[in-house]
Amino acid sequence: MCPDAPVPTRSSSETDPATDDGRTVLGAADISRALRRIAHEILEANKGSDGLVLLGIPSRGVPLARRLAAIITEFEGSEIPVGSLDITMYRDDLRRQPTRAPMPTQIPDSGVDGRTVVLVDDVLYSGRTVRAALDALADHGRPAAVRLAVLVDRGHRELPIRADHVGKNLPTAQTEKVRVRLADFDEADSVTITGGAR
Ligand SMILES: O=P(O)(O)OC[C@H]1O[C@H](OP(=O)(O)OP(=O)(O)O)[C@H](O)[C@@H]1O
Ligand SMILES: O=c1cc[nH]c(=O)[nH]1
Repeated sequence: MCPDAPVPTRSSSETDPATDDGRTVLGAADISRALRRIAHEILEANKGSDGLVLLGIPSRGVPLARRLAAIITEFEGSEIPVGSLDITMYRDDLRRQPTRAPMPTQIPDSGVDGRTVVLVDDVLYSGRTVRAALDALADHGRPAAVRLAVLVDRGHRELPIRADHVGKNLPTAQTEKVRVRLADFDEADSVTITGGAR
């Protein structure tokens, strides 16, 4: 290549040959920015951090909830109760799918009664996971309000459920699959789309 030629750069919306796993739509910096914006939105909607409880839906909703809690603590200086809410036994397809191993549910000592609970998940699609989470949550108390924060809303809802805080609205075909990777589980943070017609 001529030394003066511009160095080719790859935008975060192009195929990532390193993983050869579809189109990368969010990189680590995009995810970080999205989470910081969501943290601001949560604080604005709640008029501060009082009474907030963040519950991540396993698996990747849990590290996302922890990251959001840490960002809110950074902004406000106060610790935010954070935990996890497993939905396995509340799924509406239990009779159709092989049973999955339940994941941990950890409700913070504050409990959820009278609190504003923010459910956190990586992807919102049909809405059935969130429906199950609302049922699971009801077994732990009666929050004053329940909000939903997701990193990606890919559309195709099958239930009347919407997110209050969305990192990225991603129009997708139903044949596509959105995959969220987080350094907590995976090699690095990314969101990719695979499948579907190109
Ligand atoms: O809106 P829905 O149609 O319910 O889809 C969204 C859910 O699907 C994925 O979870 P999955 O069941 O694949 O398990 P995982 O979290 O362990 O990846 C994702 O993490 C959401 O929880
Ligand atoms: O594409 C999808 C659909 C449901 N859940 C995901 O994580 N990705």
